Amino acid sequence: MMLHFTKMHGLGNDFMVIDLVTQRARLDSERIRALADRRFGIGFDQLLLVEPPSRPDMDFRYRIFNADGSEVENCGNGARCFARFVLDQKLTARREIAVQTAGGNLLLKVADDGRVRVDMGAPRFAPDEIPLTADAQSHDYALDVDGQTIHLDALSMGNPHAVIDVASIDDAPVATLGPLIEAHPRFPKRVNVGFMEVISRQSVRLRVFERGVGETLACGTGACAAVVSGIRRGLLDQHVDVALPGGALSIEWAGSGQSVIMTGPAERVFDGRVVV
Ligand SMILES: N[C@H](CCC[C@H](N)C(=O)O)C(=O)O
Repeated sequence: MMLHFTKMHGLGNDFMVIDLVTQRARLDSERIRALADRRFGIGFDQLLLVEPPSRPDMDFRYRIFNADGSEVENCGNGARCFARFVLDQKLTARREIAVQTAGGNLLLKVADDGRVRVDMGAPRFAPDEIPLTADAQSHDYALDVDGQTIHLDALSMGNPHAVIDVASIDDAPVATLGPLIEAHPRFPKRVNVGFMEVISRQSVRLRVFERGVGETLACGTGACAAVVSGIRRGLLDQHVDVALPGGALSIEWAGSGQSVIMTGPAERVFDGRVVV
């Protein structure tokens, strides 16, 4: 069958977005992996499937699949592109959109300048909620990685994140340490791995080795996780600018139990049709 799709990105973290409100299709993980291949397929970091909600108080549900075909709980850059998409496709006229994801419900606000503000919900720190195998909750976990001890923070933004402080992201061991921590046995659902360089109390630089993808140009939930980690360790103030390789995000967190607020752009690249 033929499916219409839109290619989008949030700071270079790129998505294939499919409207399954007006189209019907089933995509298995093998097909998703093939579509994600940048040589033989469309190419994307994540696939976003837009569906009707399963609750009356929600406007939509959207499901997120990594390039390796794994379904994930949350996707920050994807949330902003989802909001742009449903407005562009006239699936809604609302500029304040409530959406269900596997990791929790999000509230999205589309501003006149096209930037999208996302209430990403509250971070979770309990090891069993990340999930992470640990004797007690901490913000400094010591992992044995190939015989070396790596210290990192870990938390959930609906999806699992590890945060490692580095002196400079330019020579951070993203390609070597990223995959070792992503697949570390103490993260039973694997993990997204952020490498954070603190510039000031209001500014950080960040690179992310994403679970099921590899290093991406930006990671919205990764930016949220890094800022939350920095704030709870006393390194950062409540409102932080995060510079990622693909561009900058604004992240705010007022502390324990509060939602993380992420604001940034969402860009449409092209529309297409694909045989599935
Ligand atoms: N790029 C996404 C994160 C996807 C996370 C995914 N790699 C996972 O397995 O959790 C973002 O902007 O938040």
